[in-house]
Amino acid sequence: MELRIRNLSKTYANGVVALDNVTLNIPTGMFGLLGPNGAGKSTLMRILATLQECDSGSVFLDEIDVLDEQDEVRRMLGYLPQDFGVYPKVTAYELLDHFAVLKGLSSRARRREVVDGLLQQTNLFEVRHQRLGGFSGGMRQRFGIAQALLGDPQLIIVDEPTAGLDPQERVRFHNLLSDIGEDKTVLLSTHIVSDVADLCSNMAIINKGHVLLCGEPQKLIDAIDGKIWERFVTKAEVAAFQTRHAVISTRLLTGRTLIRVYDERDPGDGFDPAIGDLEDVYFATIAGRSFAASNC
Ligand SMILES: Nc1ncnc2c1ncn2[C@@H]1O[C@H](COP(=O)(O)OP(=O)(O)OP(=O)(O)O)[C@@H](O)[C@H]1O
Repeated sequence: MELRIRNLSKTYANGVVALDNVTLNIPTGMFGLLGPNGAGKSTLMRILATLQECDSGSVFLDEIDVLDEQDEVRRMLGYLPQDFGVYPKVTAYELLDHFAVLKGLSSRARRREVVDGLLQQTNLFEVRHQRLGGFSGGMRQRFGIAQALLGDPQLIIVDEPTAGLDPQERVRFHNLLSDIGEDKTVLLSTHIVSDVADLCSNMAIINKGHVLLCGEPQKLIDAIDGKIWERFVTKAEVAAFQTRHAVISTRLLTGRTLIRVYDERDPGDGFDPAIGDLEDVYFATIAGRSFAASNC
């Protein structure tokens, strides 16, 4: 299914403009919404999940008016919120079974089939009789996906699901999401560039309530080809380089400081050409370097 967001705006009562005229097309597959903390990602996710109202704009999921036909949307939707809490004293099986009852699965036999299937899909079947309080962060997030998949939703929204996961769990979680994303619309919000690089066929970068850039990750990387340059500097030199060049990132590499700049021409000053990656796309965009025509 395709999600079409048009001119969506939301200002909180305290005057914070969380979303400012956001327009996006989200096709079937994995879509990454990338942005720093406070960019407006959770606000957008909650509006799409029918949990919060916007001030203006429209959202359609194929023919369904998301802002108007909430019951219809909820039947199609799975949602893993950023702060997904579990009841620590119940087991994974018990809680998923309970959620399944709430989703309207009244037949006990059918419920068992669905719950077992989801626990298997999320690799939690072996630990289904353990209490959720003893689950690791990664197991809890996989449980969060299991509950989001109840009712076979066509649109799945996951809000910053990999924050705090160790590298192994992140890979596991990525594999799970990419299986789901094969035939569903999965909207993944994150501030972690590699989540999007590894998983998403389409993406957008959002900051301060604005969509700054969107497209296919590889095309966006191609658009910065030949425009990223790097060199090592001492810590004391960083500030001076920042005034002379459009520095998009400073990283410590084996104890030395590597700076990368965005420049359409050779910046001189001892810089070497570098191969651009999605992180460069992200940092250059957030730093206000507009290099590709946004066609959201
Ligand atoms: N209920 C609220 N009342 C007032 N301001 C809010 C509220 N919720 C969020 N905000 C503000 O709106 C802006 C966008 O917040 P939002 O949570 O949507 O961003 P985010 O990209 O999800 O960031 P994070 O990853 O930190 O959650 C922020 O400046 C935030 O402080």
